[in-house]
Parts: sequence; C-alpha cells; structure tokens
Amino acid sequence: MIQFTKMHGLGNDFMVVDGVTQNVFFSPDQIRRLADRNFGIGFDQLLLVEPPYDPDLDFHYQIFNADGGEVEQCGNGARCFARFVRNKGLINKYKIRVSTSSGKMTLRLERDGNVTVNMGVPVTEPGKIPFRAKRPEKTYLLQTPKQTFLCGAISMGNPHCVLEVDNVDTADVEEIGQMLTKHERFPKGVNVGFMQVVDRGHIKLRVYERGAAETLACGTGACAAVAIGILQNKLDRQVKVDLPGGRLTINWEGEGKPLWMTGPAEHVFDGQIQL
Ligand SMILES: N[C@H](CCC[C@H](N)C(=O)O)C(=O)O
Repeated sequence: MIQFTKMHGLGNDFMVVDGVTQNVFFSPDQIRRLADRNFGIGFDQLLLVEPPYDPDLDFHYQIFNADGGEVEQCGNGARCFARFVRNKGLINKYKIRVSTSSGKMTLRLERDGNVTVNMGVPVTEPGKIPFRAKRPEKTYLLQTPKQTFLCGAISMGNPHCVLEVDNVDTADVEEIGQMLTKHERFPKGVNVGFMQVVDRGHIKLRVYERGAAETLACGTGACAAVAIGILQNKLDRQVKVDLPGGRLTINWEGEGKPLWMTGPAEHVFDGQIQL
C-alpha cells in the first residue's frame, strides 16, 4: 500500500507522496490512471518527495502532470510540498531548501499559514524557454492555421506563453489553449496564460496548463504573467494575481533578479492506495 496526501494550492490539486520513507515508483500509465477524476484519485499534478541530491538541500521532489509527463517546476506544488514535509514531520524548519529538475529553491512557511517561494530568475532567452525565436522580444507573433496571436514567452523553469485579453471571463481558454500548448515553436510544449491587466498592481489570469488543461490556478503561470507584464511595462513590481481559484502575490524587481510568490497551501485528506 502507498500512503499519499491530497492537497491543493488555490484549487490546483495534487497527490503528494513521501518517497523518503516509502520506496515508490510510478509509471506514466499509473500516473494517468491515478490522475483520473472518475477512476482514480484525481489531481492536476503528482508530487513525489525524495531525499536531497545535494548536502545543502533538505529534499528533492519530482513533478508529474496528469498526462504522466515529468515537468521541471510547479509553483502551487512548491507551496504544498513545504506544508506537506512540515505536517509529516519530515522537517522541523520554517525555511526549506529543495531542488526540482529545474534547479534549487528556497521556501518559507509563514506564520499566517501562507508559503513564500523564491521562484528563481525568470528566463527570457528563447533557447532556454525553449521557444523558437532569433532573440528575446517583449512580444512575439504566434501563427496558427486559424489566426495569429501576440504573446510574451518566458521560463519559470517550465515554459510559458502569455496572451493579454480584455476579459478573462470571456476568453476562449479551451480552444486557444489547446491550439497553442503544442505549438511547433515550443518544442517541449507550453503553458498558456490569459492575462487581463486590471491596473499596474493587479491582474486577472486563467491558465491552460501543458499536460493538464485549464486548472483553477497555476503558480508558475502567475509568475510568468507578472514577469511578462513588468517587461512590457504594464505592471509594477508587486502584483496581486486573481486566478479562478484565488489570489497569489508576486514580487519581482526585474531582469536578472529572483521572483517571489506568496500564497496558501491546503491539506485535504490522507489516503492509501494499492498500485
Ligand atoms: N503544467 C505545468 C506544471 C505544473 C505547473 C502549475 N500547476 C503551477 O502551479 O506552477 C507544466 O507542464 O509546466
């Protein structure tokens, strides 16, 4: 039997597994079955917590989308990871050093129950997103057989493109998200953000996620949208991001500097399952 914990960050939900005290492996097919909301547990991503690879870290963790693919980074997942290892007594510190396949991060459990994450330095170099373009631009033209889209492109460890829309509530997230998430210029696929700028300190955002479709919230998507908005000189350096599942606060001082995200992480239930 495998012990697991169901958690969410603003409705972006996770199956979290302690791979430190349990010896577990999940095949892509097993992940897809577990992610199924009718025949399985149901989640957007699976987080597998492991011992650190590096003496100056506390843990490593792997992130898998509902489609079974492993990915580099997950913002809401990082906050839930921090709450999980603390709740399970795997650590008794409030400041946690962790690595994912995209690199090292520092997480801080706040006294008010929120978690603050140093999400690292956003990357605009196209080859590192990865995105096919000659040089970094504030906006790019993405052509599809049906229409051409103006977007920003950036990596938070995982790839994001962000379109500005007048009203997130009426944006065609499903159709455009499906069109762009596998666009040929993003060789590893891409998370597609739909950003409505309310004012220079406030945006509304919906995200069609690579490997999971639209989610109620996307932490790296919120970081990507704010970074692109700041680079396009539409936003100031502290921004409230309202997603369908709730609010995140993002702080970024600009190119070359780390970006900070603060938000909640909720425990839902503990369970066990026989694979
Ligand atoms: N779908 C994303 C991974 C999860 C990101 C999201 N849940 C977050 O909170 O950042 C990707 O394929 O890169």
